[in-house]
Amino acid sequence: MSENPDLTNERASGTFETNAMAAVIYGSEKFAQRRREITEAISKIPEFQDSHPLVFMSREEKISEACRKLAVLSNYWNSLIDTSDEEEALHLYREVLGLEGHPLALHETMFIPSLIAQASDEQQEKWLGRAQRREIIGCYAQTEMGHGTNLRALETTATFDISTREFILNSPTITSLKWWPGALGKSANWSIVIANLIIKEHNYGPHPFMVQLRDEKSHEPLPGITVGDIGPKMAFNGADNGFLGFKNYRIPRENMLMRHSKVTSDGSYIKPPHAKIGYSSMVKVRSRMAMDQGLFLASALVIAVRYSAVRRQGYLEDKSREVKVLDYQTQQHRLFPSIARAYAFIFCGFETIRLYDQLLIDVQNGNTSGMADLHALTSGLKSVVTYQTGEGIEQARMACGGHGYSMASYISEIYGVAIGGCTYEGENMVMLLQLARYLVKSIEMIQNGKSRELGPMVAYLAENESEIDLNLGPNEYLKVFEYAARNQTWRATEKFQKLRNSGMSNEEAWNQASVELTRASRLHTRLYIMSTFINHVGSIVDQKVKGVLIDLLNVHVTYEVMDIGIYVQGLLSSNQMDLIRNQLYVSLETIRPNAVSLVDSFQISDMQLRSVLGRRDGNVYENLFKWAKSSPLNKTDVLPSVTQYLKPMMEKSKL
Ligand SMILES: CC/C=C\C/C=C\C/C=C\C/C=C\C/C=C\C/C=C\CCCCC(=O)SCCNC(=O)CCNC(=O)[C@H](O)C(C)(C)COP(=O)(O)OP(=O)(O)OC[C@H]1O[C@@H](n2cnc3c(N)ncnc32)[C@H](O)[C@@H]1OP(=O)(O)O
Ligand SMILES: Cc1cc2nc3c(=O)[nH]c(=O)nc-3n(C[C@H](O)[C@H](O)[C@H](O)COP(=O)(O)OP(=O)(O)OC[C@H]3O[C@@H](n4cnc5c(N)ncnc54)[C@H](O)[C@@H]3O)c2cc1C
Repeated sequence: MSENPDLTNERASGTFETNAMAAVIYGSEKFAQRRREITEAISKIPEFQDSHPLVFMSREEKISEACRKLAVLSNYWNSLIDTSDEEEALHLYREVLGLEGHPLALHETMFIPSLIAQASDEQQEKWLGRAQRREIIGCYAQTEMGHGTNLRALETTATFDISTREFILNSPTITSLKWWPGALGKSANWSIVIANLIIKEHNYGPHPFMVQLRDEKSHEPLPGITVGDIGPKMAFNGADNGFLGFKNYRIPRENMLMRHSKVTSDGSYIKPPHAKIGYSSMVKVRSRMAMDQGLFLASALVIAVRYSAVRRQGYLEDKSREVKVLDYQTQQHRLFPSIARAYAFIFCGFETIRLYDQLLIDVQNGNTSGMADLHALTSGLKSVVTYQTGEGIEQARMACGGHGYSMASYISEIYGVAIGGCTYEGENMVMLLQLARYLVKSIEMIQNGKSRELGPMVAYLAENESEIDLNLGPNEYLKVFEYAARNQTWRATEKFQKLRNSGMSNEEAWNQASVELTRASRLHTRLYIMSTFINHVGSIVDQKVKGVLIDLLNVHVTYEVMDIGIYVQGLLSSNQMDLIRNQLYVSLETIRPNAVSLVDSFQISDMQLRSVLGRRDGNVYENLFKWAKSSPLNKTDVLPSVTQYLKPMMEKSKL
């Protein structure tokens, strides 16, 4: 069937090449091209297609379907991608497995990275190759039923037995059961387990251990291990998140990951070079989250924008034909600022992934000085992008009206997966408060006359801006944001200090200032996102692409400043706010002809999108009908439930 002419016209009105934009989104022409080649190659392999729509499958069927595809994937892995390239691997996974989770997700995202960052050279020699070849499947078991956030309160113990030179693992209480780890339930046979290291009755706190859970031949749990699936979740139902308990389960001393902390055979403990070095796998995932969430948001927007260009409802001036709903200003206001955010998040993602890779090298060379900065940055960024992504996806769903609520749109699945990110890798409020600690310390440095020692990301806290040139360009908007973040950070810090100075304990003062502190963290992070977006656009060479991205940046900066209006009341007059509001409306109109091309540029395939509404060809209605007809409920005209219950009830009512 040919393309819906409404989409053809939209594509014709675009002022730039989508391949050129994809090269900017994905960091290079080479990688954008590789993505297309991988997608093309996969589309020719019938075994990678869903056996039937995932949304009609039970959880067991989803997991089985994911495993089937993983097995097929293992036959093609080396021929489809450069296996040393993480981004190619991730693209391949996304295309084939989609976003509902699968039994290798944690193996790739946390198990292997933990071995790389935490295992000694000898340990890597023993396990890393096996893991990379997928001879073993691993997971990352840290969270317990009773504690996820407060790692210092984890209860699982690994007690060193000097006589046998083994660690004895135990789960002393019901709340100490490991709870949540992806792939633990049914798939993984090994795990990195985070447990309290105990030597001669001294607790050295949580440390990582490499633990075999299941027999490598029979896949049965090993004696001393209780393991299973935790049941259905809001989303991620292609993954078997699990529980795990230990009863006097022994592992050799060599199974504690000993790149940084060490226990010698006589039971001596050697401290790591930085107390939080064992948290590096979490920082690794957090540093990826801006990119991953940007792509979740992008997926929802591809669906909503394409659908809005083929959905016609109501009239503007021309009463002879209904308009595309994308022409309504309210629809544009709902969707276009999110397009800008998706671009901004992806640009930030590239930056934080690069920063993590550099930090990993530095730490391996003994330099841990960058850890605090990256921890603070990624803590704030993961919190802001997950929250705003959730908001943007939900708006995209509503922008699709009734059909958005159907699983045919697939938006609810994207939403469920994306907002998991508000919780996993550190609950958002908790992570905002981690960044707040860093911001408060920065203010204290200024108060102590050490402004010159501030890092580049917080140097603005020491500046003083009270007037803004009304000839607003992106850099002036940045100044507005700096003003808001600086004011809020000072206000929150001063509130905390005042409470503390009034005699309150440090902890209670912190608690009573914490809402204000999280607000400071959000503003600081949004400032970072904006400045990364501005810098990125400044570096683009292709003039047509740059022109459209400047338009998109204008949507971003005006929308973001309007959104934080309450924090800039002391800086901007109501006339200035009106001016910005009008600039936003103008920028929505400016971006309108490029809306479809901007979402096409994400180059997310139909196979990955799984959305009837978001199809590239725009043939929504005929496929919606086809999709509904494929519902298992439509296999027969009369359901047994009707015969068994409703018919007798109706008959009885007739009497
Ligand atoms: C090749 C690859 C190919 C393919 C990949 C394949 C498939 C993937 C497919 C798709 C991917 C797509 C998308 C992703 C989708 C899905 C991913 C699926 C699931 C996600 C998995 C989620 C896994 C988890 O959730 S694991 C568990 C995570 N848990 C947490 O995050 C716990 C949160 N809590 C903490 O981190 C800590 O407890 C705390 C930081 C909050 C507090 O710690 P602690 O009490 O020890 O410290 P404090 O007293 O608060 O602070 C003391 C000082 O320490 C500083 N600090 C803390 N942390 C760090 C750190 N990390 N680095 C540096 N410094 C740190 C803190 O700042 C304090 O400093 P100060 O100076 O004293 O103020
Ligand atoms: C989809 C998914 C996948 C996961 N995968 C894994 C995995 O593979 N491996 C793994 O180990 N874990 C995994 N987890 C667990 C996850 O990391 C934790 O659930 C997460 O870190 C939050 O911890 P919690 O559940 O203890 O929340 P809680 O800390 O109990 O949060 C409850 C509330 O308390 C608040 N709160 C808690 N502490 C504070 C504080 N100090 N200050 C202010 N407010 C506070 C929070 O903000 C929140 O509002 C996964 C979770 C999900 C949802």
